[in-house]
Amino acid sequence: MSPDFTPDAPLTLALSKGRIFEDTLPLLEAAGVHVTESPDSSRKLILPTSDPGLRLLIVRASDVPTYVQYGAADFGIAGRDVLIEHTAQHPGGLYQPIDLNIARCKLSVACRADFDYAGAVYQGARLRVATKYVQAAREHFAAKGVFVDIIKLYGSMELAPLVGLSDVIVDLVSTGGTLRANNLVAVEDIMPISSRLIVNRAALKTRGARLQPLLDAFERASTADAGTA
Ligand SMILES: Nc1ncnc2c1ncn2[C@@H]1O[C@H](COP(=O)(O)OP(=O)(O)OP(=O)(O)O)[C@@H](O)[C@H]1O
Ligand SMILES: O=P(O)(O)OC[C@H]1O[C@H](OP(=O)(O)OP(=O)(O)O)[C@H](O)[C@@H]1O
Repeated sequence: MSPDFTPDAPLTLALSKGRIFEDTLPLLEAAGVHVTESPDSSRKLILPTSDPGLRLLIVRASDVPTYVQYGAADFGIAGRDVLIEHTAQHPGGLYQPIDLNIARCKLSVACRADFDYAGAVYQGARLRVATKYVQAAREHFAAKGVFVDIIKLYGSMELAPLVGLSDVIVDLVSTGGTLRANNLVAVEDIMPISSRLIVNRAALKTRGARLQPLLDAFERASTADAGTA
């Protein structure tokens, strides 16, 4: 079955459960949309909303851009981290109109407290970097002129320096609690991260009139939030 771009089909918003879902609820409320079921208590992957013309798709965070790019969802919400990795493989496929200022954290370099990161960089050592964020890490170290071997992981990056898999990790840091719990320290910030609205380009053309009021409401609500954050 191909994506349904007919003007009357319900709009479909793809997002991940957990922090992005929780942070999106107030934005939907600001647009007058209520969500009565939670993906934490329901096993449903397609959630209805109070607006019969809008439904939610619950997918893995890193799969959101794929659903939107192929038109299985009209729009979606994804972290800047996820979008950098996706765009490296699929340049130009997604329209990214709004930074929603939700799920905010930093992408950082971290290592064991006893690893001399500044010294290793100064001496031109080749660094082993464990990360899920291969593209962002590669670009960061290339810009610094540091040679790296990137080791791709899918989670629990904090373990890698503890067991000798890598010298450093590139991971998301918010409170710093996960680093502290594993005796790691952040040694360099790479970029601030927040989640963005992404829109399928065909949907924007064929269903722009229905999408635009939602995009406008999200933008107003996220700008207001950013002001109070
Ligand atoms: N500790 C954090 N604080 C704030 N935002 C975060 C934090 N960790 C991740 N994020 C942001 O939230 C997004 C979703 O994170 P989440 O943990 O739900 O998915 P994930 O486990 O990273 O992805 P996947 O399920 O695809 O492996 C991330 O892409 C990032 O932009
Ligand atoms: O600085 P902190 O507040 O401790 O947050 C950082 C942690 O948050 C993210 O993991 P997450 O909680 O999403 O777990 P997951 O990667 O296993 O999904 C990230 O990968 C770090 O491990």
